[in-house]
Amino acid sequence: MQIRLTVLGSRSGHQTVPAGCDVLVTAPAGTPLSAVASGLAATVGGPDTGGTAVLYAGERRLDPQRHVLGEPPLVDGAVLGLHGPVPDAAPDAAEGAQLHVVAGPDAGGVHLLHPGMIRIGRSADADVPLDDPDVSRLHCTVTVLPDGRVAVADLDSTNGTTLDGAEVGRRPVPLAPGALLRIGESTLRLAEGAAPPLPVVPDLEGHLRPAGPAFSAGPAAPAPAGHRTAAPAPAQPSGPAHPAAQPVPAVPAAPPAPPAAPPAAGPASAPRRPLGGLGAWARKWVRGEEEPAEHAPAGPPAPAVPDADDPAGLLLAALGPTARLWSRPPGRLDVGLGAGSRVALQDCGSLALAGPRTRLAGVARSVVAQLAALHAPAQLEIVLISADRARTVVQRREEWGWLGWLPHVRPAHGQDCRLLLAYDRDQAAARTGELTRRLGAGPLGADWAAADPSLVREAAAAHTGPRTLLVVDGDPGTAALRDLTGRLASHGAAAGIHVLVLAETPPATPASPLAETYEAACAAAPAFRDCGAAALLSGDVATAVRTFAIAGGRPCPPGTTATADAVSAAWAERFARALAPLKAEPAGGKPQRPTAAALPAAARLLDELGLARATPASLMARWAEATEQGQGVGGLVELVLGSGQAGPVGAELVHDGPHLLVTGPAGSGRTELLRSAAASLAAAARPDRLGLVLVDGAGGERGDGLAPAAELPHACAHLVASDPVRMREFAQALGGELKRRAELLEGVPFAEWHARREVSDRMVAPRRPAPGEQLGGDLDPPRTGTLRLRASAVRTGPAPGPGPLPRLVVLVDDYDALVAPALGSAGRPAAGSVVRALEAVARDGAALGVHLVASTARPELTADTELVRGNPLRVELEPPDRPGPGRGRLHGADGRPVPFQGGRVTGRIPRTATQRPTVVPLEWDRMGDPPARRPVRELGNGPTDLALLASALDRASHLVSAAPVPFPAAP
Ligand SMILES: Nc1ncnc2c1ncn2[C@@H]1O[C@H](COP(=O)(O)OP(=O)(O)OP(=O)(O)O)[C@@H](O)[C@H]1O
Repeated sequence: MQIRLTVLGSRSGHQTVPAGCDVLVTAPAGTPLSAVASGLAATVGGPDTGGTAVLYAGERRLDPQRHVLGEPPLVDGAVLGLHGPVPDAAPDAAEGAQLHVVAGPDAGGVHLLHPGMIRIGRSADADVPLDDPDVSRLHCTVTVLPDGRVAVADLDSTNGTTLDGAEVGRRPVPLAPGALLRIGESTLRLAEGAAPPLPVVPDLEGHLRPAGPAFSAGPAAPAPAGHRTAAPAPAQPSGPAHPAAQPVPAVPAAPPAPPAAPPAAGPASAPRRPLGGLGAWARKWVRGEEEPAEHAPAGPPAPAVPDADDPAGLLLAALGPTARLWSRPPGRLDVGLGAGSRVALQDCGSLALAGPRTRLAGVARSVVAQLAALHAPAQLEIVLISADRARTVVQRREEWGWLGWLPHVRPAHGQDCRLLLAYDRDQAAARTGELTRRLGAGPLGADWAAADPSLVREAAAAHTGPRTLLVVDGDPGTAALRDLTGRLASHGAAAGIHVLVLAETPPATPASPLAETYEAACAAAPAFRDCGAAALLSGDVATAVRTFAIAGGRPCPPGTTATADAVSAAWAERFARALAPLKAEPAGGKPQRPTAAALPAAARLLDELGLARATPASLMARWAEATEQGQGVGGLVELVLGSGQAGPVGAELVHDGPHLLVTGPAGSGRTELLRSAAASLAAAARPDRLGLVLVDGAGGERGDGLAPAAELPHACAHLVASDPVRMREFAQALGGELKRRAELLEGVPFAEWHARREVSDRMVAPRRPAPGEQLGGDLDPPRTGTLRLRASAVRTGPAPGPGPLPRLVVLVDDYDALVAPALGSAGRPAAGSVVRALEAVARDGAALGVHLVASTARPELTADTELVRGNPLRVELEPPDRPGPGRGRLHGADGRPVPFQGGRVTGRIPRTATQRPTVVPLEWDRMGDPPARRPVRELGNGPTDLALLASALDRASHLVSAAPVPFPAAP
């Protein structure tokens, strides 16, 4: 498991914000914080003194033993404070009255209101500071009155305060929820509480899965229209004031603006036909969609209202998370640039944005955040190319650091990197290569770059799959990259690729008219010209945005002008971190596995069993659950074979069996499949309720393939068919066991016998061996180990036992080698006796609670056996070359074959499951490199998954005092 955390050091001296370090923590899931606490402290220069590192998440002091890596709050993106609470840790979406900064150059702020007065202004001393040049230092006040009503008053500001268009003076006037307060270029709104957060389910590997329609069954409907600001209501008490909290991460609001001019022409899909007056038109433009007529106010032109998906609302959607998160239909990629200006990427393809760096960055953050908030990572991936050497890599990394936390930048389509980021030319070449390959495989074909614009539009309109937003900040650096990013901007939409090109320029002002600024932008970022729409930040302080179409590389003014919406770096960081741990299931699918997916090339049995970390506790919980579900003695026999298209594939032998036959050519993975079957059987039932008998039918040089499974505490015998003496003993023991069972059951079916016994519970218990007493002397483990009893069977003491008849599963590898032993093979003289005993199991086992799971490489040799005649469940493994060993089909009772990839169980334990926990500083600018090539999947010569499971099972069975099944049973 890997999670990314940020550690803040202790505040020292005059520092107001402590230095922090982003780290990558690799540890087995379930590792307590204590294992990495000193490592975390060391990254910020804390004392490397193990136990003394005290860590906080938010305000909360963490218990290093009880808090576990990968479980909340220690999930991806978490911020930890060393030796003190995290400064400015804001309460998450809280109840009570809130002031939202919904539009403007410093938008997105969510401020909880407390009783009493707060001051809003440009000054850092303001309670709600706004980075808005048109806001006075202390501009206005908002007061929560003792009776809960809220009032607003102007503080003799230079540019004035308006409430839904009406001037506000020094005398306080009521501020109603939903009413729009304008100061400078900023728009604020009183909101009452946040939408309820969705429940989230931790996956214990550092991520959270929100519950809700948008997170499991595809995109939900867009946010209801009612969420948008409607006509002002008369002032009302806003409800009882809630004692309040600090301002939540302050994101400043927008400055007063000249009212946004109604759009004259637009690059996007916004409506162009005025309906019912200028005000209605403006509103409609803002919303980018039809609006019910009753919402259109008559009368004088109203200033544009903020966007429905305003930054404050999006931050709350991420912090919740609420149902609004990731709620947009996939193909709707329109973004708001400011009240009155929207651009629909699905129509214009790509968007070019230019302006002075600080404002440009704020607007770009706002655009990217809108898309990340409204589209799930499965629908929209985000790729960054920021390789322009006009700024240092440190500057670029700092500017885009926030983006790295978004789940949208994780490579989900096999890209060769850890995150879809490019801070240098090599990484940029890798990212553009990935995207151009996708274009080449799309509807335009290999010659995509030469396709006519009309073909691009056609293909773009028909595109239904996931989308990509490629952010190209400035000049990517080489002629080839300039060319490719330009072509991606002009043609990418054909394959769902949309480019956001950013160019640093002076603002467009009378001194620098639009045409000049446009050319400057094209020089700074060559792909600028290839976009379908452009937005230039304009005005003295660059707080306005002019948006227009680009056709044939030339600007098509006039377009629209609006106050630009921008968000601060702090806002973006908070927003992205809130999203970092979230994962959504792909539409309608099981976790991480779309139903139509191909089978995985490889599968790990423990993952399929949901036992990635096989601990005694998890196994005991599993057994207890099985018992609760009536799966005790005489219950079910559940085995898991591997991974199917929609989850684990397996069978239950009592109802679907009773027996299973595995066929497959040499090297197809028969032996591994039997080992997996044994492991999954053991994981599902206590060793006193289910015993395993293992038979390696080929013996000789084909060896003892089932030996690793003999480590399972359930394994009560293991025969390697190469010693005739041992083979005969085994046959006798097995035959004896069948006989004993038949006598005990007296013709009553196995499950029914147990049910009756449970009721009366007066059965004569079999003689149990005394402590230390050896069982079945004639089957003592010989030195050569051809047939041995498990030591644990031998040490069976007077443990509280299950009674005399647990289920027994006999697993036989290479049954064909027993049925038709090779001439001269060592076991040949006794093979017949073993086959007869196994045939008796095939014939009579079902009624006696004994099941047979056998493999054969040559089905023609085993065709004439009781096992095959009994029409068992069947698994057919494919030749190992397509696509590799373990690929097969399960033929169940309903005759429909179920394809699966066999779950490997003798693979080495994955590094992340065993590795000593490590903490390394995150190198954001290297995340776009190909991951290190060393084999990270498995430990070279460490223990196998099967050994891990066996030892955990052993410990678990001791803890529940489940003595393994004796075999053969005591006389
Ligand atoms: N599900 C699987 N995933 C990955 N590798 C597998 C899987 N099953 C088997 N293998 C690998 O394929 C090889 C052959 O597997 P195995 O010995 O189980 O096949 P077999 O059919 O029993 O072959 P043989 O004919 O030698 O008895 C081994 O190296 C094994 O590790």
